[in-house]
Amino acid sequence: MVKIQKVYGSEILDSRGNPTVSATVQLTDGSMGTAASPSGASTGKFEAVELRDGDERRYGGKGVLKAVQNINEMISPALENLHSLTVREVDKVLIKLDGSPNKAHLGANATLAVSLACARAIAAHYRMPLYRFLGGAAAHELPVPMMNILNGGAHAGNNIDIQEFMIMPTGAENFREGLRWCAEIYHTLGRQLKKKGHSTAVGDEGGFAPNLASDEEAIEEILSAVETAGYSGRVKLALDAAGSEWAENGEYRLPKRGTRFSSDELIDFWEELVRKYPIVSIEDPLGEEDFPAWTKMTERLGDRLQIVGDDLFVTNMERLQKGIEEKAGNAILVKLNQIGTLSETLDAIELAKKNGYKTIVSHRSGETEDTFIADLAVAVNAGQIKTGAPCRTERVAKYNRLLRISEC
Ligand SMILES: O=C(O)[C@@H](CO)OP(=O)(O)O
Ligand SMILES: [Mg+2]
Repeated sequence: MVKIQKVYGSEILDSRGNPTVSATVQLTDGSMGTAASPSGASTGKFEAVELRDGDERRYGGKGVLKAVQNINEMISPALENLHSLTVREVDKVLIKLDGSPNKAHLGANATLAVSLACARAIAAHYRMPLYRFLGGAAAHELPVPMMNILNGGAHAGNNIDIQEFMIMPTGAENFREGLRWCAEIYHTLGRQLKKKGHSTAVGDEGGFAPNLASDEEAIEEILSAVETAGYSGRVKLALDAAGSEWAENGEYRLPKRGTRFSSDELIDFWEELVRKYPIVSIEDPLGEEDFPAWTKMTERLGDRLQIVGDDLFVTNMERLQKGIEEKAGNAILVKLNQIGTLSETLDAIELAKKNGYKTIVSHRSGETEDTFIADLAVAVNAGQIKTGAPCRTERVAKYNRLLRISEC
């Protein structure tokens, strides 16, 4: 029977030039898989722990040699003795070996890289494309892109509070067409900003980061680009407020706008924005600890708006279960490294779907060339993918993988 022969980790760079963890798994039949962990900037408080060395002499303390060492010295020997080879078995070993509630011992960056590399190696063993191995015969749906084309918040050094302004080609016939519309709108927006004398520098995920007067002006600019490109009515808007970043002493302070809102006032603000603009989805409109306000907002706007928990749910079954019970939000953002194993991610997706929550598979602002999330989105028929602008190769790699899958 085929077994794991070798697991090894290494330190590589992410798209911000910070170190991250890569793992390679080799099976006894020669099948191999490699995967890398991404890394967030606006990370939720309840995410699994990303282990960093803290040694200021290397990468300003951001090195991941400890996590790599954990792979080579602890995870590798534990997995090499495994008798049955399934991703779930592998993840069970990782979870048990870690022993903490949040992967603080081994590091979620270590466990995730190994978990995903194992999935790839096993898929290679069965000679199956990754999405087919993960999703079986049921995998059939290409996701609608939620493409970030304008950045603010923690992802950009401009004066816009909302972190991500995204376009969704909801009227497109298929993935290829939708992606083309989005890329055309992105380029139109770039030309438009340049013409008006704005900067066309980009944020971490490739969205433009101009110094506009307000979040509303950012929306107006995008809508104008959508119209010029010829897609009015067929492309909708999605926002990621990253509202946890604004939470301060039981209130919300939008630092760039210089306004303070109570939870209720912030919900009013969203209601007004949704009334004015074709916004179909808002992620983290409120803070990660403000469950009651999430429930209120879902009650008020949930029938006309996708309300997405990112920092709120952190791809964690327990937090999602709490959200389901309290009717907080109606969709979950799925980020593998928030929880640290593939199986736990699949379980969160299943729980969401069973309870009528929409799912969006997502990248992190710090990414690598790894395209695992493209396969995952198709495998679970997530319906939506959030993976940045079409001008940074680490994001484009995911779109290109989806284009190739669409041709299978
Ligand atoms: O908030 C988010 O949804 C993500 C990805 O866009 O950002 P980060 O990876 O910095 O948490
Ligand atoms: Mg988010």
